[in-house]
Amino acid sequence: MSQPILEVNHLSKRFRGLLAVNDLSFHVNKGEILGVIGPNGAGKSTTFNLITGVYSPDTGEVKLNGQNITGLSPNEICKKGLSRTFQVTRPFGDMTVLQNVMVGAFLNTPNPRRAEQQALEMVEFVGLGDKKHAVARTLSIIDQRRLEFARSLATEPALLLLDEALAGLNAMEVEEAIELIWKVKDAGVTLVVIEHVMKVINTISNRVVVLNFGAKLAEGVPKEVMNNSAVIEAYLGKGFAQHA
Ligand SMILES: Nc1ncnc2c1ncn2[C@@H]1O[C@H](COP(=O)(O)OP(=O)(O)OP(=O)(O)O)[C@@H](O)[C@H]1O
Repeated sequence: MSQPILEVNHLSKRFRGLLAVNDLSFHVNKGEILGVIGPNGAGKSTTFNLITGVYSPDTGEVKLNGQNITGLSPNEICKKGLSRTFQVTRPFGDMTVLQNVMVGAFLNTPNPRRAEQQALEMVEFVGLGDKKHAVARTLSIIDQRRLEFARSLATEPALLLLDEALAGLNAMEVEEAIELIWKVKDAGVTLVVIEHVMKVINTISNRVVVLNFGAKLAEGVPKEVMNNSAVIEAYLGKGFAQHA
């Protein structure tokens, strides 16, 4: 088997008394979509923040293509090919769609013309071509999500982490966003997806990792994981049935 694109080994992070991530290990294979699920407060976003250099872990290491990236800054990690979107989108509201995406492109090139060309390609790729000169804060929620994708993709990631990229979308928009995720995957990008809607996880993930109280509760193909009694118990009373 080829080397995983991402390896997370024995990662832990404590916030004062709270162990938010607890001796967590998992890997991501090249070309797959890995779903990460778990009840509220399970440690999903903290795990993303540890992987992307926003936080330093107390213990453990993160390897990208076999290279230890633990402790590097978010910028350095992004330059190595690992990008992410945020749970709450953070566009530069007064800038245009194209200018926002150029911010991502500038990470890889200091050349404005090259950055603009790359940003234009990404804006088209996500379906915002006709809105490239729109001011970001005027976009609908689905278009803000598209913009967030374009901005991340402009950094040319090999691995993209999506933190609840579908939150706040209606059923039709969720379908559109899933189409976009497939398209990103088909373009050769590996994805790790935090998502609360089980139907989405079932549809798009090759494998799923379940977190609970910061630790790994289960791992496997979606069907197996959804039928795992420990997983069902972790979700009981937290709306699992209504999402499933
Ligand atoms: N910067 C921080 N300082 C203190 N506690 C934090 C911090 N970030 C997260 N936590 C706590 O760590 C735990 C894990 O939070 P995290 O946001 O990683 O969970 P999550 O699984 O992403 O939750 P959700 O699904 O609600 O987004 C929570 O109890 C949270 O309150």
